[in-house]
This record gives sequence, structure tokens and C-alpha cells, in this order.
Amino acid sequence: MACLTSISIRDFRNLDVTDCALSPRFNLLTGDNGAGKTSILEAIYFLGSARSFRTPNAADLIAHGASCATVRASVSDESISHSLGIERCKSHVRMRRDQTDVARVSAFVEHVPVLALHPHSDELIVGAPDIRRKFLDRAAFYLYPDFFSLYGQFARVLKQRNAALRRRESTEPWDALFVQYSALMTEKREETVAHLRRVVPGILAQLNDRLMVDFHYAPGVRVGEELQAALVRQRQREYELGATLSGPHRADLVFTLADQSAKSTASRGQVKLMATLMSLAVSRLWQELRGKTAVMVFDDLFSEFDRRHVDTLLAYLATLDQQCLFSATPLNRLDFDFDARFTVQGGQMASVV
Ligand SMILES: Nc1ncnc2c1ncn2[C@@H]1O[C@H](COP(=O)(O)OP(=O)(O)OP(=O)(O)O)[C@@H](O)[C@H]1O
Repeated sequence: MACLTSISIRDFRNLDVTDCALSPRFNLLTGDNGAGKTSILEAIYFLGSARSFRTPNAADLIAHGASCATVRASVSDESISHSLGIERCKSHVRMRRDQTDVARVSAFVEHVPVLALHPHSDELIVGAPDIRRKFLDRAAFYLYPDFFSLYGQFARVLKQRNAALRRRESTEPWDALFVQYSALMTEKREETVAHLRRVVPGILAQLNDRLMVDFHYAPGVRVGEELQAALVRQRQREYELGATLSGPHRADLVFTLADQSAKSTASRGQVKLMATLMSLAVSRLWQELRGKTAVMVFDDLFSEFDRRHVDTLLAYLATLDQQCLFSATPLNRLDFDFDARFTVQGGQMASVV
């Protein structure tokens, strides 16, 4: 099991954390509003994914007045220890493993997958389709070693094809490749969705919930139509818009609740539960199929769910061998037995003994 044994964070938002030791199991971070709890979870997510779960703009992460934000951690993986570090500057990102530079983000983020649940996780269910595509692709990235390069090839061909459309040139040089990579992407995403559908009922049962959730992959092509035929049918419109109108970049993951569209019928609590369930399912798949244990960070979970759901979720997480970090304000009533507790104040993190 991979876990972070200690973290150091410098100039990442308001944080200044030096060598803070973490428990391999349940860690609770408590502090007032604006203290830096979310930022600590965000920094850990950034170390695991080179992205933020709050902003697409990496410059937001750098402390005002500083030039680079740095997150470092000691990691223990199957009793082997190593160090990971990521430094985000305005114009570049630098990643290191055991004092050696790692050039590619895909190689760096392989080491410690981090899953985050936070107040914006609802967007997975009610937000735009690209959020669901990103979610699926991240799930597939850790499941299939060749997915990252496949994604890159697909994205390059799509870009070239769109450029040809905008220049009003023939797309013929790209069409066959586009159809070929689209088929491979669709296959991997559909396999990922099938695996997710397989594990979700078991997790729901362990959460003691009867939520009648289901989901399917909509591949970005009309039902019953081949992608090649769609390209021919939409040729005129594609030239007008300068964009490819069918394919995996238009795909979606469609959620239903009791056979109705979840987007329009699910309650806020049900949406949260569905988003949580999907992350737990991804985590289980990474573990089951690739032996990869994700570190899980939960931002403000205790304000998001009712008491029963918090209790069943914590009881479920307690059955897993995974490192979890939770943020809470002093107002949250928490009688769960956390393995380590920390106070967060003015961007600093201190262990409560
Ligand atoms: N780039 C930045 N540089 C410096 N400070 C920042 C930067 N970005 C955000 N902050 C500040 O960092 C502080 C910590 O924010 P954070 O969201 O982590 O707090 P929190 O403890 O999770 O609060 P809450 O309980 O309200 O969610 C805030 O005061 C925020 O204004």
C-alpha cells in the first residue's frame, strides 16, 4: 500500500508546512475557515496528479508574491521509501523522484494516485460532459498502461483534423486515423465503465444504501451510426464550424437514478453520494486490477453529508487499507477514532498529541 509518511509544503497558496508526519490511515485536519485545510488537501492532490481540484489555472496555487509553489512528500510503498516533489512555477513545472528529475507528468503521477472528494465533486453528475470524460480518462489512465499514449495520439489527430477543417482543406489524410484511434479510445472507456458498473453494487451494499443508480457510456456518435458515416453526414456542418462533431471528444457518461436522468431528478444528497460512489469505485478498480492504492482526500465531507451517510462512509473506508485525509471545521461533531489529528492555522499544520 502506498501512503505519504510526511509532507512539506512551501508557497502553495497560504501554506508553510515543514516535514509533517502523517498516519498511513485516517488523518483529520481541523481549522477555522480560511486556515488552509482545503489547500493542504489540494497540495496532496497536486502531488499525485500535477493538477488542482479547484482551479485549472496553476498560477493560482503559487502564494501571492512568491515565484514557485513546492510540495514534497516521503512515500512508503510496500516498505520501500522514496521521496517525491513537485514545484510549480509561473512558467514551468518541475517534478523529482528521489532527487532525480522526472520529465513527463504521466511518469510522475504513476507513483501515488490521489483521489479527491470535495464540494465541487457534484459536477461529475450535474456538470458538463468534459468533467465526466476527464474522470473516465483518469480512471483508465491507471487501469491501462497504454491509455496515456493512446489519448495523446487521438488528441493530436483530432487537432490536425480540426485545423484542416478550419483551413477548408480535405480531412481525408486524418479521417482513417481519427476513426481508428476513436475506436480504441471508445473500447478502453467502455471497458472502464463496465468495470465500474461491476463494482458499484457491492460498494453500495457496503454503504448500506439502496440508491438505484446506473450509468452508461454514450460514445459521442448517434445511436446505431458508425463514426465514419457520421463524418460523411456532418461534413458540411463541420466545415462551417471548423470542428469535428462526432467522436470520443463528444462522449459522455450518462447517469440515471431509478431509470430517470440523474441530472434532472437526483437530490443534492443523492448527487453527492453518486459522486462519492464513483470515486470509491475507481479506487477499488485501481487496487483490484493494477494493485495501486490511492490516497484519498475528503474536503469538508462532514458538512456535505448527513450523520448516517458520514457514519456508513467512514465505516466503509475503515474496511480498506488506504490512507485518508479529511478536513473539518471545529463545528463538525466528530466522534470517530481518527489515527492522527492536526490543527491548521494561518497556513501551518500541527499534530495534536
Ligand atoms: N495564491 C494564494 N496565495 C496566498 N494565499 C492564498 C492563495 N490562494 C488562496 N489563499 C488564501 O489561503 C487561505 C486558505 O484557504 P483554504 O481554502 O485552504 O481554507 P480552508 O481552511 O479550507 O477554509 P474553509 O473552511 O473556509 O473552506 C485563504 O485565506 C485564502 O484566501
